[in-house]
Amino acid sequence: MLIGARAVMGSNGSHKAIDPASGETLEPAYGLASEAEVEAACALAWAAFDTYRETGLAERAAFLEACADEIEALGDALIARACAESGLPRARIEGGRGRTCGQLRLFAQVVREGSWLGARIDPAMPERQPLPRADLRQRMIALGPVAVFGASNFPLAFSVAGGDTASALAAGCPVVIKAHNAHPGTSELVGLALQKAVARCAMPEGTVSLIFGAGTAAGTQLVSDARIKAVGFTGSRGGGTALMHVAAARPEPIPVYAEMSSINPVYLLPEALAARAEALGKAFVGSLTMGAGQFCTNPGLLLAIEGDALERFVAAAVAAMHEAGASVMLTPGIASAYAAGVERLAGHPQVETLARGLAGEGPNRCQAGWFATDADTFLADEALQEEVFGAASLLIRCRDLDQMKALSEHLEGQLTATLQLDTGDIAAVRTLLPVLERKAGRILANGWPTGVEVCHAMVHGGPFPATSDSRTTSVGTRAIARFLRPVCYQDLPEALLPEALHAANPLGLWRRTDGELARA
Ligand SMILES: NC(=O)c1ccc[n+]([C@@H]2O[C@H](COP(=O)([O-])OP(=O)(O)OC[C@H]3O[C@@H](n4cnc5c(N)ncnc54)[C@H](O)[C@@H]3O)[C@@H](O)[C@H]2O)c1
Ligand SMILES: O=CCCC(=O)C(=O)O
Repeated sequence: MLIGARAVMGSNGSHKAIDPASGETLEPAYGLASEAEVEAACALAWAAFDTYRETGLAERAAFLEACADEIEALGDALIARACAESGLPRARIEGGRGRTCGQLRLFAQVVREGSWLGARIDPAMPERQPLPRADLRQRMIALGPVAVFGASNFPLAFSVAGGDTASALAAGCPVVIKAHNAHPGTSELVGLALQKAVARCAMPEGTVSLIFGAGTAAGTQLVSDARIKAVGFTGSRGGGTALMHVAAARPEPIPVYAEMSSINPVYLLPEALAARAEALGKAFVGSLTMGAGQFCTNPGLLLAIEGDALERFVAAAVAAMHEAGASVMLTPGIASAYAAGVERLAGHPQVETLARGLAGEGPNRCQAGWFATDADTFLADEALQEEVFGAASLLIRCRDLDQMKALSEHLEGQLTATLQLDTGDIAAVRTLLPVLERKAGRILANGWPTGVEVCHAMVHGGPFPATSDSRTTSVGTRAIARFLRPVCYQDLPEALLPEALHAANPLGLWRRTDGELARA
């Protein structure tokens, strides 16, 4: 583990990674955190907080860029270890490294630009009648140390130096990262890169710590620690909601930004289906089976109106499914949860198995599964909304547009809603759109939900259970706002004000002065 500047062998037992492709155990053993070790990481993060949160914009941006540089400097050792621990192909891991470093550099730009500080100035109005107005100035400050839980399915871009870490560090929050046990070696390498960047940029020691933990104890202790002020999490609904409860039960409750569970409905609208049923069928299977379906954006639910065009779509997708290879899943636990989920669907008396992919050879293979039912069955059985993490999807045959809309009202919160539409479908979509806006964080047309762009306009979020807090996003630059809060300074002399609020605007920020936005 990396506790501040130290490398520590955890003293609470040990853990080894498994290569899911072969089922073999990988060396070395990683020591797991004792209570005292979790406590030490939190103490260092707290000690770092007041210094780190006041680092200059250029200085903090350079630190984020140094994190990216150090990750790249790990070279092939990182790629090889991440492939071995995750079973993901090299191209996917290399892409993940690019996304991770690009994300850190994007947040560096955001930090430098400074509008995230949200500077507002309402100058004093001593002559105002009937009452004078005080001088009021506002800026955003960092919330405090953040507990980050690395995700299993993106061992780089949603893990140790992933979006939660990048956005928390950008906001000025030290991080204590709980590594995912699926990829301890990858976590260690990336953690070492961050530790080097901390030293190279002379950031306070506790800016980054990385712990390993067995089961739920270390994560629970971390979220319970009074010095932790927010949580970033990507994983299961059970894990995310458990941490929400831990955070809410603290004497001082804290926000949990958990990204958990989504089945990402895809609407096959009639005109689009009639025009390109075969192409859509093939493309659907491509999106479903990519990366063994281990994406939170995986298209786990299709909605369409019964008819010939739908049957053409089904025939094309079934043909593609029969050729879909069985990719390696991330962990034996995820593979067995997938197999159980597929079995549940296949054994449901009102669910038809439309197609299975190739079975594959070797351990932890994901045999894709596609199932169908009617809208009445789906409406009557909540369990059919449960995410089956992996390449499984359920087609709902609807009688008409009204039933499609009723079914949409019934859906839980989602990360995405996808519309396959043509011009002739616009009127129908107009009636669906208000429902989808209430249900999902991202609505997309004529694409597939997998593949999330890291940019300014992205929303990777949505109402529960997609996330624990629909007001924000875990991907894209808006994610920084999760770890900030406003402070107002009333009548403080300039000598005590932060530079962002000085009269001369020394940081050159866009500021809202008396309601007017200007760089003045
Ligand atoms: N929707 C998604 O994006 C997504 C991503 C990964 C996994 N999953 C789902 O999660 C299942 C298990 O996968 P996983 O291991 O990645 O996720 P997980 O939620 O089990 O674990 C994620 C992290 O949270 C910690 N954790 C989990 N429960 C906890 C608790 N009660 N208290 C404290 N810490 C806790 C774990 O130790 C781990 O570090 C998968 O089969 C899949 O269903 C979903
Ligand atoms: O698994 C969650 C993230 C999905 C994602 O970022 C993507 O589809 O690119």
